[in-house]
Amino acid sequence: MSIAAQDDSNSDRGVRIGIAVVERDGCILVGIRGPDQVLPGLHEFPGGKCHPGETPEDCTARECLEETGLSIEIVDLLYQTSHDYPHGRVELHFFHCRVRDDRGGPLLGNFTWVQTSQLDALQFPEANRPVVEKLLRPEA
Ligand SMILES: Nc1nc2c([nH]c(=O)n2[C@@H]2O[C@H](COP(=O)(O)OP(=O)(O)OP(=O)(O)O)[C@@H](O)[C@H]2O)c(=O)[nH]1
Repeated sequence: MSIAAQDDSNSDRGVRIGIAVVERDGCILVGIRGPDQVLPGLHEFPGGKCHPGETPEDCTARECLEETGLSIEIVDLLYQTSHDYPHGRVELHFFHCRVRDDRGGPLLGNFTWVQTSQLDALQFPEANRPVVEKLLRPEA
């Protein structure tokens, strides 16, 4: 059975999370985690916990729309890992995404477009490191 078809949104690999790495014109969509969230103040890609029965892909598109107002489509799986944070274990699915319907309106929340080459200067959660590396050095 594929990971996407499983229905255990909280397995021993951790709480399943879908994350959107949305790329447009050499930029990536980035926000800052709020004071009431875990890992407050760190930068983040849009994303969140999968609902029961929801695939990581569907979760990623839903969370991105809810958090940023942008409708996206999944391009491919960029990176997948389980990570132990002090707040618990998460199974992270990072998807490379593109904008589906760019109406050019304002983004919701504190999300902005950041040049891919500038990602290194931002502070992301620990588990994002390999993803940022891949974005900075796609040929490696
Ligand atoms: N959204 C997001 N979460 C990330 C990233 N990297 C990373 O390790 N995470 C982790 O993935 C988990 C996502 O949880 P969340 O709290 O944002 O999810 P949510 O919005 O569904 O939760 P909530 O509605 O309960 O606040 C957290 O443990 C967070 O630390 C990232 O780039 N974006």
